[in-house]
Amino acid sequence: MAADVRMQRTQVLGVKGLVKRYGDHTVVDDVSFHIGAGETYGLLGPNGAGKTTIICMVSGLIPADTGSIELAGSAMTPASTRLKSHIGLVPQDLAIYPDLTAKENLQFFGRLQGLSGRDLKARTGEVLDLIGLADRAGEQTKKFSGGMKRRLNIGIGLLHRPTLLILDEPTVGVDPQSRNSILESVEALATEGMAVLYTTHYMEEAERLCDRIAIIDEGRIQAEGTRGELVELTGGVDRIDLHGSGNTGAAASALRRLPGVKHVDGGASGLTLTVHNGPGLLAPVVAEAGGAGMALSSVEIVRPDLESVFLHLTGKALRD
Ligand SMILES: Nc1ncnc2c1ncn2[C@@H]1O[C@H](COP(=O)(O)OP(=O)(O)OP(=O)(O)O)[C@@H](O)[C@H]1O
Repeated sequence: MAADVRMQRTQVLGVKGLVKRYGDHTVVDDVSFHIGAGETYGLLGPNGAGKTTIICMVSGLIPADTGSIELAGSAMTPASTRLKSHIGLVPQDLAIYPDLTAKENLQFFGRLQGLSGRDLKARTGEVLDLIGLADRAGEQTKKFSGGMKRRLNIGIGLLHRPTLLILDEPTVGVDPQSRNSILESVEALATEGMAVLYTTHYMEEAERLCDRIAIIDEGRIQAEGTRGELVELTGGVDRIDLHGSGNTGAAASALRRLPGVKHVDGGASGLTLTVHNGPGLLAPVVAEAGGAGMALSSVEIVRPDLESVFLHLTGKALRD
């Protein structure tokens, strides 16, 4: 089904064989991906993986050493001035005026982007709704929280109705509540049919927002796909943690014979099982452990996530 959805989307961005070197350091190494209209695509990787460098090349801010970038059907290079109007770039650093209100900031940047009159007024209102700041539109932004400033920064990138919105780690350094409102704003963009390129080193954000995700490390895409496809790379196995006391040795032996159980480890406070289809096996596992004399105090299914995928592919934790 995912493949069918992908085929129906019009391609907005196509990146092929992108390479960037600084001296003898290859910072971006043969990177290829594409994004369709209405799709949110994530670049997930640790600091220094090369995400910002990819964004800078895609936006035409720096040239690629080799490779090609096609945006809305045309080749993108630093000289493609008109083509750049298809992009809304939201950098990590804030670019808003503290003494102006949220609305005034949007109007100022809207004029710079060529909007005027009724169109500017209407678009300012739409964007304020989209970023959830309509009720604070008349306040000077110096009174805003970090998260509200970030949302306004995103709004500025959206004003000229870009075909592709690029967000570079938009939640770094904001508190959890503000982070959630930023993520809600990004989710709302899908309803605008915009293609979104989203970089992050937070796997929860990639999982929540992105239709497809590229796992990137040391300048290379290590794997790409939907969350489900990426998780399959780990072998698609779940973990069941059984906590309790009693005859754990007999329970371990019985569970090893249960079809679908790949591995059983014994610990001080219980057993850890590696299984196919954790939710499906839960009931027989509990019955078998109880029948063998183990007194269970709690049971937990741990499903693989993108952190497990990153570890599987690179041998490192995402937040090392
Ligand atoms: N102009 C430059 N000259 C030399 N090295 C650079 C330059 N720009 C980036 N790099 C190096 O390229 C690598 C990738 O940096 P990049 O900023 O693209 O990573 P990132 O994944 O965006 O991480 P971060 O979130 O920390 O910015 C890093 O090792 C960085 O030091």
